[in-house]
Amino acid sequence: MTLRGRLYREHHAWIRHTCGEAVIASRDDTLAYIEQYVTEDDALVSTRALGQRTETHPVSAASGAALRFLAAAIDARSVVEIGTGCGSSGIWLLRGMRSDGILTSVDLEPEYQEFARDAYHQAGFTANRARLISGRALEVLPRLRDTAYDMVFIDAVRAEYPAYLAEALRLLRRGGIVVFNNALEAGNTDDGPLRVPDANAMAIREVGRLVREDERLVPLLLPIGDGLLAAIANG
Ligand SMILES: C[S@@+](CC[C@H](N)C(=O)[O-])C[C@H]1O[C@@H](n2cnc3c(N)ncnc32)[C@H](O)[C@@H]1O
Repeated sequence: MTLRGRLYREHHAWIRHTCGEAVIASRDDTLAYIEQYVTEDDALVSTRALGQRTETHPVSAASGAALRFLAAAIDARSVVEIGTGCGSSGIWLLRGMRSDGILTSVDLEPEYQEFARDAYHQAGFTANRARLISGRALEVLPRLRDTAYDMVFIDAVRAEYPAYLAEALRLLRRGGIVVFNNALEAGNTDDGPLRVPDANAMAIREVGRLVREDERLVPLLLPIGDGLLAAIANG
């Protein structure tokens, strides 16, 4: 970095510091600031605690805020979620959707969905706002109607991400949005002679490539949580 660039950066970090805002001194500081920029309320905090106890890995606050933002930006009425968990991402999605919108959420574990149902209730949503379907995503999704959905959020089996993408593109209306969680998750994609490639990491890479190269999609990769990959479906 040039001296001028360094002085410019330090000057702005100083301004933010003295104004009591973020101290953007390093990439780690930037990411940490983004993660706590939008805070979780009591309903989300208790849902996160349950998600951590059950090890269902709730979305980060910044990822949740991005889901809410995207749902609100397209005035989403019908959203499909793959991977209900204990309900964190569902609450964020419902908060961005129209007040008459319906979240269809799929999870293998009915027990987690019972927790999610309670979490939606605690967050103030009536029972008719969520349609919870228990089962394997790749068995349930083919039963959902073509082009009937505004948004599809994917947060389940990484190795199945490419197959979920195909289903999402069938389900989305023109202008709808698909979002993958964990798109920057670390993993071993080295298939050299001494290492076995990790199927999850390979699938995440594959879906990143598919989304970037598909001319019907407008892609966006965000470094929040474990990475959020979004794309507008224009085809
Ligand atoms: C990372 S958690 C979802 C967390 C949730 N989105 C949240 O923010 O709280 C992944 C979920 O996928 C579910 N799951 C695992 N395999 C699945 C499958 N084949 N089909 C549907 N759901 C599955 C798990 O039961 C788990 O609840």
